[in-house]
Amino acid sequence: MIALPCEATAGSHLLPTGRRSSQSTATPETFDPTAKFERRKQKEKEKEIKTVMGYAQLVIGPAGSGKSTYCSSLFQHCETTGRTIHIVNLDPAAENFDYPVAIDIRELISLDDVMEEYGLGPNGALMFCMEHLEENLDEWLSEELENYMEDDYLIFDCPGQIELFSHVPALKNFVEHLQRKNFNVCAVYLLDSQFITDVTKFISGCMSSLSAMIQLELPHVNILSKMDLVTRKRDIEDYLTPEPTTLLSELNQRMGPQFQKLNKALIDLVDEYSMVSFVPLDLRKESSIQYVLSQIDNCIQYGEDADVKIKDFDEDEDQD
Ligand SMILES: Nc1nc2c(ncn2[C@@H]2O[C@H](COP(=O)(O)OP(=O)(O)OP(=O)(O)O)[C@@H](O)[C@H]2O)c(=O)[nH]1
Repeated sequence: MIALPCEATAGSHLLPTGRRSSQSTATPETFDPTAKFERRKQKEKEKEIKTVMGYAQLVIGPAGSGKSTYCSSLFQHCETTGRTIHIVNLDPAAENFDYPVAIDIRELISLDDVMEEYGLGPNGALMFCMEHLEENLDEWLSEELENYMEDDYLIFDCPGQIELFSHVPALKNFVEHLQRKNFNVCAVYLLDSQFITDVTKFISGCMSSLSAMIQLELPHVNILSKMDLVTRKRDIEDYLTPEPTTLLSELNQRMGPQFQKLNKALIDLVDEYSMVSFVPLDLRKESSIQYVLSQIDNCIQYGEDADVKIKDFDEDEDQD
């Protein structure tokens, strides 16, 4: 999708009524055609829409939340629907992939090499690798991205270390680099539905997602993964789009009276950032994957101009 700058309409100077500006009844003190033309040009410049080079999902979330499985299922879904996506591995510790890897950070740096060379543990080595990536954005990443063309859609499968999307700047700088290359990027935050067993865990999940939202400053979609493992759907439904007042009363019931003010502040925060919204994802159902994808596409304005061909899936065909 390429948005072209508005066509310049210099010379016509039409007033809202359709009269030429020379016919204006404005007094000589107030009417200055040159200034008006300049103002108009300035406005058109401001309205000029940036040319979009590509689209990207940054798949983040705690370790084991299902990021790689999501990427692989998305790849299969897109293959079935005749849509092309490219998956990028950003985890230097990853070993096996269920999807074809389009770009692989391990070609730049390998976790094992760093651990061996610098005597670091897995976590320290991972941070080292991400900082190395950050230092090589112009060299390595830019070169890799040259293989992709306008309108290409990239999915970045990220490592699960929580510090990467809370305070370590490597991922933030990575995202800014993508944006400089004119990628429309959306953060896709996965939270394991198995983790949400009560309101305190739900709030803790929201806080972790919120810190990613604040750190990355991206359009953000929250996904509740592994819905196939949820046996009592009703328990989890309460957390998909819950009422802030219900959450607060549940929190107050579970915690001592000294926490009431804190509980109120937390719920207000979650509510203010519109965080109380998770899209459930059941990978057994094509309709569920398609719905999640459409939510993300909407966030990054993918397909607004393009004629995307997506097969219709009948919900009845999906297993329950
Ligand atoms: N039943 C079920 N299991 C899942 C689903 N998604 C992931 N898993 C399992 O959860 C485990 C972790 O999944 P991954 O996709 O490796 O999670 P990840 O977030 O990429 O993990 P890290 O790379 O460690 O950050 C694996 O054993 C998956 O098979 C799902 O939707 N349903």
